[in-house]
Amino acid sequence: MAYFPFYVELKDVSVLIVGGGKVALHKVKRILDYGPKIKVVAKKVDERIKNIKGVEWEEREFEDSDVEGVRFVIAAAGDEELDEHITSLCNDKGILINVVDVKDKCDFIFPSVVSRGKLEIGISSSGASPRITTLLAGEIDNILPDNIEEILDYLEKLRPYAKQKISNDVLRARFLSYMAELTYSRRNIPDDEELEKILNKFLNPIETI
Ligand SMILES: C[C@@]1(CC(=O)O)c2cc3[nH]c(cc4nc(cc5[nH]c(cc(n2)[C@H]1CCC(=O)O)[C@@](C)(CC(=O)O)[C@@H]5CCC(=O)O)C(CC(=O)O)=C4CCC(=O)O)c(CCC(=O)O)c3CC(=O)O
Ligand SMILES: NC(=O)C1=CN([C@@H]2O[C@H](COP(=O)(O)OP(=O)(O)OC[C@H]3O[C@@H](n4cnc5c(N)ncnc54)[C@H](O)[C@@H]3O)[C@@H](O)[C@H]2O)C=CC1
Repeated sequence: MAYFPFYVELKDVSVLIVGGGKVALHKVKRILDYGPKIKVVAKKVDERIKNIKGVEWEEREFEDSDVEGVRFVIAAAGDEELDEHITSLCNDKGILINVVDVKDKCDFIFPSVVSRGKLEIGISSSGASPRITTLLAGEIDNILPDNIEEILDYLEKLRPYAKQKISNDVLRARFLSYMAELTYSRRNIPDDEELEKILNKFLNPIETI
């Protein structure tokens, strides 16, 4: 069965990574910008991980107490016995775990991501082929409007504006949908004069015919 794509708040959330090699480094980089508190525990921690500001690390064997107070665990040591042990520990405590080399032990998996400001497109094959998800991410990136960030920032600001100007819920939803379709299809945002005209059309549909 496929995995469901929840979008998760990582800001200030404790994440433990067991293993400090190439894959651990990659996973650190993937989540770092989302603001989690990352702790890496491994017998040997890659220098590149040690040099990342804000990442806590300890060079030693994993201890069961490492998972205390942690929300997510990423097991990236590539040690089958250790994977098994951490997985059962996390399952008992209800902590979500990602075992990088055993898909069947993953409560959550990393998607390929196309990221443009507030837009986050996650693509997953549920482990069938991570390479395919990377290729698809490249294709999706190519078809996005260059100014999609600007468009989304504009539409976000329009929400409180619409709330203030249009009290009717159905009409407001129609207006916001119309503005999203307009800006996306034209690849640009209207100036204040045009916005006012459109708003008036929604508020006084009969008068403007
Ligand atoms: C289940 C999952 C668990 C998890 O890690 O969350 C998992 C598992 C495994 N990956 C393996 C190998 C590779 N992984 C990649 C790349 C990525 N792997 C990612 C995610 C995931 N990998 C999760 C499922 C994602 C999904 O399908 O939805 C991406 C999307 C996200 C990220 O990690 O950032 C990232 C692309 C990032 C981008 O788009 O930029 C490449 C390609 C490459 O490196 O170019 C290869 C080599 C080619 C190949 O094997 O296909 C192996 C075999 C290990 C071995 O054989 O030793 C396993 C183990 C297994 O299959 O059980
Ligand atoms: N999910 C994914 O995207 C991918 C997963 N993998 C898998 O990820 C695993 C890790 O790969 P790499 O980072 O390249 O390996 P690596 O050899 O560079 O790093 C392994 C790390 O785990 C630590 N470690 C090993 N046993 C330990 C133990 N018992 N206690 C504490 N620390 C321990 C080592 O000190 C080292 O820091 C491999 O099994 C590999 O097959 C590989 C490619 C992609």
